[in-house]
Order: sequence, then C-alpha cells, then structure tokens
Amino acid sequence: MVTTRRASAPHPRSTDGPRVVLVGPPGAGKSTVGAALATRLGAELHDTDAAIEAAQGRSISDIFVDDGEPVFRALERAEVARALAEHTGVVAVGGGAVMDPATEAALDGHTVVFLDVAIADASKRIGFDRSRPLLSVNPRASWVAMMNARRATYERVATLRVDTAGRTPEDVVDEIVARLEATGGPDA
Ligand SMILES: Nc1ncnc2c1ncn2[C@@H]1O[C@H](COP(=O)(O)OP(=O)(O)OP(=O)(O)O)[C@@H](O)[C@H]1O
Ligand SMILES: O=C(O)C1=C[C@@H](O)[C@@H](O)[C@H](O)C1
Ligand SMILES: [Mg+2]
Repeated sequence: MVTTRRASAPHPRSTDGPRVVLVGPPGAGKSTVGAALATRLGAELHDTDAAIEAAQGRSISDIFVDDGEPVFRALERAEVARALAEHTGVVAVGGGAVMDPATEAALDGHTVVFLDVAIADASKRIGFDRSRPLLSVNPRASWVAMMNARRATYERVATLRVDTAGRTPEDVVDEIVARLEATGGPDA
C-alpha cells in the first residue's frame, strides 16, 4: 500500500504556481513525460535541471565537477522555489531535489506526481552515461541505493504515484490526465 499525501483541498489554483509537478528518480521520465504532458495540457514545461544549466551556462555534470554537489543543491533549491512561484504549467524537478527539506516543504499543497520506475526499466532508458554525475561509478548499484534512500520521500511529497514500467510516455500521460481529472483536474 503506497501512501501519498493529498493536495490541500480545495486546492488553491494560484495564478503563479504550476498545475502539475513531476518528481522521481533519474530515468523515471520527468523530462520526457513532462514535455508530453505539457503538450496535452496546452501548457509549458519547465525543467529545473535545464533551467539551472541555462542560467549557469554549463552542464550539471560540470557544476558537480567544478563546484561540488552542495553548490548544485543550493542552486537547485533556489531554482525549484522560483519555478513553483513563477511557472503555471508543468514543472519537472531534478531527481534529488525533494531530499532538501525546504524543497519538500515548498511542494506542500501542489499537485505532485511521482513517476515510479524500477532499476530494470531505468537502466534500459538512461544507459548510464556521464551526464548523471551521481551515477558515474557503479551506476546500477548507485541507482538502487539512491532509490531506496529516496522512495519514502517521493511517496510522501506525491499526491499521485504512477508506475511507468513497461509503458510509453504517452501511456503515462494518459494515466496522469485521467487520474487528475478523476480528482478534480490538474490543480483545479
Ligand atoms: N515511459 C518511458 N518509456 C520508454 N522510455 C522512456 C520513458 N520515459 C522516458 N524514457 C526515455 O528514458 C530516457 C530518460 O528519460 P528522462 O530524461 O525523461 O528522465 P528523467 O526522469 O528526466 O531523468 P533525470 O532525473 O536524469 O533528468 C530518455 O531517453 C527518454 O526518452
Ligand atoms: O537524482 C539526482 O540526484 C539528480 C538527478 C538529475 O535530475 C540532476 O538534477 C542531477 O544529475 C542530480
Ligand atoms: Mg530530466
């Protein structure tokens, strides 16, 4: 039995907050499903990883190498807070962002979808290249350890959990939209 938090009801549809926030581990499909979901909703996707890279003018991998993970996490905390305050479409947050207590608190009251995936599908999808600095050494074991450490947090922050295993991004979008409509619409 998976316990996920309920969005505050009635959920305030603020003009300055996202309709849906996507969380989950690397390879869950936050960026891919996020783009397809945004298209379906006629909304924009805001990906916090992409926003950090654009603002910094360097890759996340380079930020880790040049400045270390704590600097990346501080940039990420600020970027997620900004995205939640300013973006009105779909927000995909970096895989580790929810582990920051301030970010977890900031997600409260939002419609948050946890895209769940197991190692079998994640490894097929991401191939574990060097673009994911936390997975550059012993990637499969690192991914499993990361997911074990994070699962409870993903479940706690989520208002909805969607299993993505063996499913196309379009299938995942269909389920998200159907389940959000069944519970009053995306951030209605
Ligand atoms: N449901 C799916 N079925 C098959 N392939 C998928 C699915 N979702 C995503 N993919 C593929 O898996 C790869 C990783 O997906 P994506 O980059 O969206 O993951 P992510 O959750 O954003 O990861 P990260 O946390 O590293 O940003 C991409 O090549 C994408 O095309
Ligand atoms: O799971 C993580 O900790 C990360 C996931 C990516 O989205 C990036 O935010 C970065 O590579 C760290
Ligand atoms: Mg991504």
